[in-house]
Amino acid sequence: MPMNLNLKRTPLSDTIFFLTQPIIIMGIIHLFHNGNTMIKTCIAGATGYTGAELVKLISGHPNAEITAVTSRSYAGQKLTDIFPALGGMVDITCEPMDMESLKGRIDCVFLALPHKVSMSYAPFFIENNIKVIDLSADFRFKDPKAYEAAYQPHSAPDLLKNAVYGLSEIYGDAIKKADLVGNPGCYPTSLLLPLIPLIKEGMVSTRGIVSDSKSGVSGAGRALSLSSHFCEVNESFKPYKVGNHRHVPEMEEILSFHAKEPVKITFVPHLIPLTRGMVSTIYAEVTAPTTHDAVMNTLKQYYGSDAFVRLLPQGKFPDSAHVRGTNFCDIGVHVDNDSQRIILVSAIDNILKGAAGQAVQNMNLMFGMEQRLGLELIPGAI
Ligand SMILES: NC(=O)C1=CN([C@@H]2O[C@H](COP(=O)(O)OP(=O)(O)OC[C@H]3O[C@@H](n4cnc5c(N)ncnc54)[C@H](OP(=O)(O)O)[C@@H]3O)[C@@H](O)[C@H]2O)C=CC1
Ligand SMILES: CC(=O)N[C@@H](CCC(=O)OP(=O)(O)O)C(=O)O
Repeated sequence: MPMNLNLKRTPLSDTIFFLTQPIIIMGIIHLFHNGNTMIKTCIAGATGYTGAELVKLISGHPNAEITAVTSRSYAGQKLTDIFPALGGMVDITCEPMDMESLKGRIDCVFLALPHKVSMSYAPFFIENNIKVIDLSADFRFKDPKAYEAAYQPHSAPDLLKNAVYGLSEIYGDAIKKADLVGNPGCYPTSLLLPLIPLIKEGMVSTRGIVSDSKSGVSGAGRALSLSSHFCEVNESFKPYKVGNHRHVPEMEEILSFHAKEPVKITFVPHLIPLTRGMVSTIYAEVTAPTTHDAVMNTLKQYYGSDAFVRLLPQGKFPDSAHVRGTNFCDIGVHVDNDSQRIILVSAIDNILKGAAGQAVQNMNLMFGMEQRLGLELIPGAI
């Protein structure tokens, strides 16, 4: 027998229905987008600096979880034995990298591995519908010859065509559709974010760009080496790889995609006695006299309120300490029409916006989530 609920429609009930319906629909959409589905991730190379940072970020992410962490040297050991700082955040044991055993268990893999190693794993994951975010340089280039000139022969060059360069604020739309993202190098992130809008809008010349960049020592990774030995870097400040750094072809390829002619840059990296942090001071020639406001307005058009780019007011310049432990890139600008140059200064945390933070931002985009998820409050740095 049908139930008679005796619900009478009144003008008030109609108004309530009218007002609450969109809220209910929005709630359902929100649930589908950000709701209960947890993305299952594997962090390959979790015993390195960027891998450990990924562990922290994913362990605090509302919509992603760590299903596996891999290591060659520490397989079978608890991650908290290697990084006691992760105690209370994760309880997981390192596995050797056995790709077959990861099949069906994960939706996404972060390859926080050295160059050359990532390219040997990525094809398997792509073939098995597992999204790949590679932190090495192996999938950053479109032109395999440019990669091979700077690194080594490529074993999966066919994947380069569909790989998307993971500079989140610039390539967000393509990243949303990508299965394979080549996360940018830390120096390239610090140069490309301030430069791309100005190159694209023709405000600076494609010739004569100079970047004087400084990096903390964690940029060299956790593996032992003489050049990152405490006594070699403490109380020391020096340029290195002048004229032959492997990030130059990466930056020139990306900048040239946004210009009418190939872009050439002069780039001098320096090592500074900081654990983490990176500052780039970039000098670019103006194509026509301009103002601070005009440059800032151009940058604002590219970096909306959801971006992790903070544009500083006139007269203020970034400081590595202000971005430490965050996913922000701070940018300050000075226009010097006497010398016809724009000076751009950017600062990032090399392990976060320069690597693991941007990788999580890319995961968010690839899985249709809000790009800031899990990145607003970042647990303390190593
Ligand atoms: N540090 C930084 O600021 C940035 C780093 N990157 C890039 O991110 C990637 C990771 O960097 P980072 O975390 O600093 O490096 P680390 O040297 O700190 O860590 C590398 C990780 O890879 C594992 N590994 C090393 N060799 C191999 C191998 N042959 N096969 C499998 N695993 C291996 C290591 O540990 P185990 O021996 O336990 O397996 C470790 O877990 C690199 O490609 C780097 O260029 C990008 C931007 C910034
Ligand atoms: C201090 C230091 O050694 N830094 C590294 C760059 C680290 C980085 O971002 O780059 P990749 O991801 O391309 O390795 C270097 O100069 O090679």
